[in-house]
Amino acid sequence: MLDVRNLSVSYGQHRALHEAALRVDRGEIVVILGANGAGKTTLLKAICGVCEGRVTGEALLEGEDLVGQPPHRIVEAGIALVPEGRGIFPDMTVEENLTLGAYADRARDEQRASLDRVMTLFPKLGERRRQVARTMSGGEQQMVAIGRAMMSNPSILALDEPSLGLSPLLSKDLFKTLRTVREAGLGLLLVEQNARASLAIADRGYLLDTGEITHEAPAQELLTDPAVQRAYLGGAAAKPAPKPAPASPHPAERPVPTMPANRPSPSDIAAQAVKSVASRPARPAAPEPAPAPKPAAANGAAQRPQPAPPRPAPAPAGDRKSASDVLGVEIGDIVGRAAQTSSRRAAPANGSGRLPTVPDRPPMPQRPRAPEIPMPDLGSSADRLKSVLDEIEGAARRAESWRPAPSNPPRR
Ligand SMILES: Nc1ncnc2c1ncn2[C@@H]1O[C@H](COP(=O)(O)OP(=O)(O)OP(=O)(O)O)[C@@H](O)[C@H]1O
Repeated sequence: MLDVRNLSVSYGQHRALHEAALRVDRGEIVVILGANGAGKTTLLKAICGVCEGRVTGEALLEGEDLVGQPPHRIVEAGIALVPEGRGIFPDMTVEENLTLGAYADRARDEQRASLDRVMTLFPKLGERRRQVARTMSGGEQQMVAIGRAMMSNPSILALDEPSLGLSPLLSKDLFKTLRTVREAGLGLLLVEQNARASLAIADRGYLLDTGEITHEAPAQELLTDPAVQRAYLGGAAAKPAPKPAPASPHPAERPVPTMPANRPSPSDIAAQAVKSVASRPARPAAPEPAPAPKPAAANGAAQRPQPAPPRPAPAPAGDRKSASDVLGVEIGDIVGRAAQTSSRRAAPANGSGRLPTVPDRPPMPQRPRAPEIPMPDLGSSADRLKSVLDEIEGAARRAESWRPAPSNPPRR
C-alpha cells in the first residue's frame, strides 16, 4: 500500500536520510528502530509532507507519489501522522479534539461515523468526551492524539514515539490500543523507543542507522537477533531498555564495552595509594623562614613569649636616635630637676623637711653634654588648686562689695 523508494532528506549540507526504502501494507504494523539522530522522525515527516529539509525520492500510496505534495493533500490521500509530543489542543474537550481531526474531505462526510468508530475503539474516550484534554493522564492524551488522527479516516497511521513519557503500565495499554487499530484494517508505521514492546506487536521491522536502512526482517526475527538485542534491547536477558545508545557504524558490529575481569578493587587502589605515599623519597626540608625580628630584650624579657607579628627591622645601632638626642637634654636630668622643684614647693608629709632620697641612677653613657635648659617652675597641683580657689574667693568678695555707680536722674 505505502511504498517508499530512494527517499533522501538533506538539512542544508547535512544528509539525514539516504535513499531509504520501505513498505507498509494494510493491517500491518511496521516498526523503525534506530539510535538517537538516526533519522527516524525525518523519515516519518518526509512521508507525511511536513519535513523542513529537502526531500527527494518517492513515497507511493496506492501508486500516488506523495513527495512534494502539501500536507493536507497527503492527509486526503490517506496518511495521518501522530507527532511526537501528541500535538493535541489542551484546552479543548476530547470530543472537540477528535472532531478537528475530521477536517479532511475524505473524512468530513463521515464525521459522525468516524467519531462513533473511534469511541468504540477507545471506550475511555467516549466516557470522557466532555473532559478538557489537558486534565487527562498522559496515556489518555496519547489515546486522544491517536483517535484524532484516525478521524481523518486514514489507511496509514504514522506514529512518532507514542509511548514517550508514559509509565510502563500506560505503555502497555497503548500497545494494546495499536493492536486494536491494526485490527481495524489500518497500516501502522511506528517509530518507537521501546523496541521490545513495539517488536512484540509488530509484523516487520527496519533498522535505521545514520540515515540508512541497514536491515529489514520480520519482527519476531529481530526480537531474537543477538545484534538487535545488543543494540536496542539491552542484551538478551535484559528488560525493555529506554532510548538506545548512540549508534556505531552498524548495530551488529557495535562493540560492547566490558570491564576487565582482573580490574583492581577500590581497596586495592587505596592500598596502592598508601604504599606509594609511604615509599616516596623524603622531600628536602623547606628552608626555615627567617625569624621575625624581635625588639631588643632587656632584663630577661627575651624569655617571655613574644607575639609574632612581623615588625620592621630595628635600625642599626649607629642610626638609632634616643629621646636625649632629639631633645638635646638628658631625660634623667629633666626628671631630677623636676623632682627638686617639686620638693621645694610641696610640704613634706613627715615634717622632716626632707624628701625620700632618689635612688642613684645607673651611670649614663658618656656623651657630650647639651647646654642646660632652664626648667619652667610648674609647681604642684595642690599649689595650682589653692591659687585658683584664692582667686575665686577674692572674686566673690569683690562681687559682694560691688555697688553700681550713681547715675544722673532722668530729666523731666
Ligand atoms: N529541522 C532540522 N534542521 C536541521 N537538522 C535537522 C532537523 N531535523 C533533524 N535534523 C538532523 O537530522 C538528523 C536526524 O534527526 P531525526 O530527528 O530524524 O533523528 P531521530 O532518529 O528521530 O532521533 P531521535 O530518536 O533522537 O528523535 C539529526 O542529525 C538531526 O540533528
